[in-house]
Amino acid sequence: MAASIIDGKQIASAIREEIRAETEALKARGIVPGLAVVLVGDDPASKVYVGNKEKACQAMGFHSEVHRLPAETPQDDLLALIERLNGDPAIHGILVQLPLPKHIDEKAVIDAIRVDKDVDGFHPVSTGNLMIGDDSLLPCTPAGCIELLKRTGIEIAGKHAVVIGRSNIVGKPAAMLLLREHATVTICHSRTANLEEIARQADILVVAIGKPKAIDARYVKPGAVVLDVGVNRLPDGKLAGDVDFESASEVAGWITPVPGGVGPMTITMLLRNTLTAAKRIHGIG
Ligand SMILES: Nc1nc2c(c(=O)[nH]1)N[C@@H](CN(C=O)c1ccc(C(=O)N[C@@H](CCC(=O)O)C(=O)O)cc1)CN2
Repeated sequence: MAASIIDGKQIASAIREEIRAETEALKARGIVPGLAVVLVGDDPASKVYVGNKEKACQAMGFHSEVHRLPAETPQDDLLALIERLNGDPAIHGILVQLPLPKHIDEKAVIDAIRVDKDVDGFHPVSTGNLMIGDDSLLPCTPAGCIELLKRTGIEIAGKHAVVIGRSNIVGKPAAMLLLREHATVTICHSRTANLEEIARQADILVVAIGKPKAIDARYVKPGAVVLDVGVNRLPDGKLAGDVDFESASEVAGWITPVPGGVGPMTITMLLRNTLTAAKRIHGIG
């Protein structure tokens, strides 16, 4: 194996210590950061992620609420809950776990969240702010990717970053954040012609396509940095990324594993966004 591992667990844990120190300082001023997570339905992976978010908040000393609603919850009931949380002074961050059941319009739900409590960074105003470089709460997984690069000492400015995947929650915001860090950015997707050839030009390759082990050594330039955002459950119960780790790590210079790479950063960035939201709502920082 040629590549060095980017250890997301270790980096996430260092950031959590920074968040802990800031949280203690905030609590000394009588402000307890509060996060409300809303889960609709029984998706097994979502249940695990929401449980992990709850545990992370509790471990950080945040106020934590999880609203678990049945799969058949009418959209209006969900919107009414969000409206209540928007006005709740103990809540600084609101997150609706995705995916939602099919009868619920995801956009209507995200639009209903108060922008200054939008700790997922998915609201159209947050997205617009990201585009124009204004200070908004950043989507957690893409923000985690940038932290991994910076804290590993990887230069972003002037590099060619190729993002494979154009989802609103990972691919597009990851591309915007890399651009903000002065990378030259190419976004690829399912209809990109010559994907292999374009990916092989990347100094930084971010893969977020939701297809297990789809990207192997043929797509990686020797020495490139590979960030694997995929978390796919295989039929044998094991987790795999979107990158074929065995193959790609023979060629890459740096690579994130799955599990233990980008994944642990997602909840850490959520904690950081909740802390930031609490400070801003109280006019601090
Ligand atoms: N409202 C949101 N919904 C979803 C988001 C999101 O950011 N906001 N992202 C994903 C799921 N997700 C958080 O919700 C998430 C995914 C993966 C991990 C993680 O820690 N992965 C670990 C492996 C965990 C395991 O064993 O299953 C890793 O990669 O090391 C955390 C959070 C979709 N929905």
